[in-house]
Amino acid sequence: MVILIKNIYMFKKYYAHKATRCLQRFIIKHNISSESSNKVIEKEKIRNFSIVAHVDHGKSTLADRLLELTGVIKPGAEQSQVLDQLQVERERGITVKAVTASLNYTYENETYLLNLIDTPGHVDFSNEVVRSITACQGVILLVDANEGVQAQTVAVHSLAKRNNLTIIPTLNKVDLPRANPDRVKTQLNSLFHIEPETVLSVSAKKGWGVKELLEAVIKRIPPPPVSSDSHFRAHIIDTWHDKYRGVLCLAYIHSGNIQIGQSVRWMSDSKQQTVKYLALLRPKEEPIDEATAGQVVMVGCGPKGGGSVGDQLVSIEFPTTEINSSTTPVRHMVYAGVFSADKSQHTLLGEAIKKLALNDSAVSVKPDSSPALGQGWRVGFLGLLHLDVFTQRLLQEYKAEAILTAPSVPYKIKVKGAKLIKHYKGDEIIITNPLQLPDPHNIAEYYEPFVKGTIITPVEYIGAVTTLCIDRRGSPLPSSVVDENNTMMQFILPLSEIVVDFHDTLKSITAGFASFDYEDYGFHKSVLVRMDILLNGTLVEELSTIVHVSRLEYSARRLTEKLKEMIPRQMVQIAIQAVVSGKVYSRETIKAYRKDVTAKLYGGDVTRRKKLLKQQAEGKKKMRSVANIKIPRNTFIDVLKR
Ligand SMILES: Nc1nc2c(ncn2[C@@H]2O[C@H](COP(=O)(O)OP(=O)(O)OP(=O)(O)O)[C@@H](O)[C@H]2O)c(=O)[nH]1
Repeated sequence: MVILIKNIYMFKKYYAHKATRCLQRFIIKHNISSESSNKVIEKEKIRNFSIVAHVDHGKSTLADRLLELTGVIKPGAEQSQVLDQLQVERERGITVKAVTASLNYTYENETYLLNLIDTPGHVDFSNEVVRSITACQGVILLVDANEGVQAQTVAVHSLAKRNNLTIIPTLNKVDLPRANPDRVKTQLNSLFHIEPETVLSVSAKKGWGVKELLEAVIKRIPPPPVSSDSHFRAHIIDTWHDKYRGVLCLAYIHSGNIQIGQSVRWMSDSKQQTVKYLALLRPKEEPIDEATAGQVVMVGCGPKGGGSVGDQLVSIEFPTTEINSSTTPVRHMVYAGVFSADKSQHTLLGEAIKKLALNDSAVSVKPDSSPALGQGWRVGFLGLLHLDVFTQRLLQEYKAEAILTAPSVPYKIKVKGAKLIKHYKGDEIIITNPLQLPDPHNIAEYYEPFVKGTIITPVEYIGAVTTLCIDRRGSPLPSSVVDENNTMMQFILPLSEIVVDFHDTLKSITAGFASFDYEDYGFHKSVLVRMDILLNGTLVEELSTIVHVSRLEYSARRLTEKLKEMIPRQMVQIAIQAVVSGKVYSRETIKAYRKDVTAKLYGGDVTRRKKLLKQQAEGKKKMRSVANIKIPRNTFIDVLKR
């Protein structure tokens, strides 16, 4: 019965989609639409641009105004931040996924196709910005006129510069009483040499200056440098999974044209496929029959179709020798083990991870296993917020609950006799799980990942920020003046020292005024050891960590104390030991205890007693058993927090 209902539902959905397409084709064929949206547009009338900025400087609000101005949504529509479509984005009020909207705008009697990409601001989603920028010729660099230039402003500005994009510097929130556009223009000039007269001012909230900004996009950003006369070639900037249509891709067309029914092939595996779906995203899908060089369109090749971010889709005739892949591999900042909360959910979680990873190209997924948690996956993320958002999306979008082990940054080692070590090839190995670390005798050199951190702070906090960074093993680089009240400081910092709580500590010591961003600074030589945790003499693999020798005693003490707080007292005494190469660096003991939850009940109703025992049994289910010791599930991840 259930299968029958499901089939009827799928059948209806499939034909509803087909009917919409037929209707739209009819409209195009008979030129019923007054807009030129479905005609193949000449490249001079195309502008591909992105909005980039520091967190909360108003990108999504500005995108709303641009959608209103181009007639996509009605002014004053109930829903705000329309392009933040994920539940996690609405709940957290942050953008985590870049979204495209193709907009039509008539300027001086000519209709332009403007492809807008709204990007996230948080550093953990910077991969989305990098990915989006590959399809753009220009960016709106948005800066809050009250807060001024912040750390991510510096990062996105240099990214735009590196990609030779036209930058439209724009001040937002000029409606705020404390907005100080002149001060921010001075900052832009001193840091980026931007001339004050080229800076536009808007209030995304009130809609002030938005029309002028849109026209500046048309005037200042060049059309895409593409040719529609050669063979078809597009590169994929996003992918997602559709229940009925398989993998759908967002593609930027570099050359030629693409049509429904056309035969194409993927550069990665030369697989030949037929284009089944083609649409503009406005941001809702609008099916089209044909698209041309310079456009950003949705392409699908049916349920068996492929596609992954960075891959290229080309026409059958396209010469293979002409392709040069431009994608730079993602450097993952943290790795964690992901396991199903319940063994029966393993397959469901596996499917969910596969589908979500298709939509979140920044994660890397490899099989993993753990004695306490069973079969799972080792997943690489760009930071802890990324990890958090990924698990929340698994639950919200795929109803898959996951347990995560303590996250760890990747390390690199050079082994002495590579051939002597089982499973390892070559003499340099990237370690994503502390348990992979070979015997210290076999290791010639250790390397740990470093980042170049940029901090913009009011001058009165320079001392506190320096102390914090030095305490985290940072080395200072020369600083720059932002204006008379603010300075830009830079430090080379070990990634392991900033990944957990650096940002929160920085905010608290600067009364929330400092902002922080970082970029990869590669692996550098270090002195590291693997620290294991033993519970009553049994190794708990999930709690092993790699630490810098200068942090050894501190980390050992902190970890054992934290575990003492987190593991509930049990019927046996528990000895917690932090051990390095057989030597114990710290020890805590949890005394034996038998909890009788019904002890406080004197007589009374039997149902009350049963209820208490049931609650206790449910609590126990959430525990993981290691050497007969019950460890609460969240211990594995929470223990790392300072
Ligand atoms: N007063 C005022 N508030 C604004 C303006 N533009 C945006 N805001 C507010 O600033 C906050 C952040 O706006 P968003 O549009 O979510 O910022 P964002 O840059 O997209 O944020 P992330 O995607 O998380 O980086 C919201 O509360 C907006 O209402 C403006 O022009 N004036």
